[in-house]
Amino acid sequence: MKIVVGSLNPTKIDSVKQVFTEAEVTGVEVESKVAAQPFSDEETLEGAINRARECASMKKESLGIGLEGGVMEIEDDLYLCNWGALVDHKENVYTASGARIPLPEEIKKQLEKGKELGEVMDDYANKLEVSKNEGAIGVFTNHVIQRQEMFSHVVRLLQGQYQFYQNHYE
Ligand SMILES: O=P(O)(O)OP(=O)(O)OP(=O)(O)OC[C@H]1O[C@@H](n2cnc3c(O)ncnc32)[C@H](O)[C@@H]1O
Ligand SMILES: [Mg+2]
Repeated sequence: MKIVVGSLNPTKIDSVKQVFTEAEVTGVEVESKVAAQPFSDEETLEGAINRARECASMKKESLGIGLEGGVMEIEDDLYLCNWGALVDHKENVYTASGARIPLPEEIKKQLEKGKELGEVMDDYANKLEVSKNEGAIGVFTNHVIQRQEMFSHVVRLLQGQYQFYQNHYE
């Protein structure tokens, strides 16, 4: 099985490799066609689907996977939200979301000024490329859950649904 992942971010590509262990997995840069910093579940999901669709259309018979990170508001709190989409060669679309945690007020304020979370997190943690490593979820869970593990869970939810519908409807 061949899988194209719509990102060059190693946390995303590795999360797919970790789940689809038998597959040939490659990452390509594609457009999410949403804002660099999505601000709702709807926008984040749309970005994931756009990435997956483009990937699926690139190589015949391969699966496309899109993983998109964003934030969304509940009451006055801003939560991390992540969405994944898998598109097969028949253009069936499977979707799943990841675990979410609230972000501290100071992070929320920076995002409301129009900054991207990746950049804000690097400043906050005084590190380079947090988004390609533990992620905001890693920082704010004391590294108990890292970005790759969170994405792996999303990818397992996609894999399981894909298998279920293959077995029952194909
Ligand atoms: O190259 P791509 O695939 O675009 O990977 P990315 O790291 O930019 O990730 P997203 O576009 O999916 O995420 C949108 C923005 O939110 C940031 N982001 C999302 N989740 C994050 C996390 O857990 N930790 C740090 N930054 C995160 C990310 O760096 C972007 O600025
Ligand atoms: Mg991005």
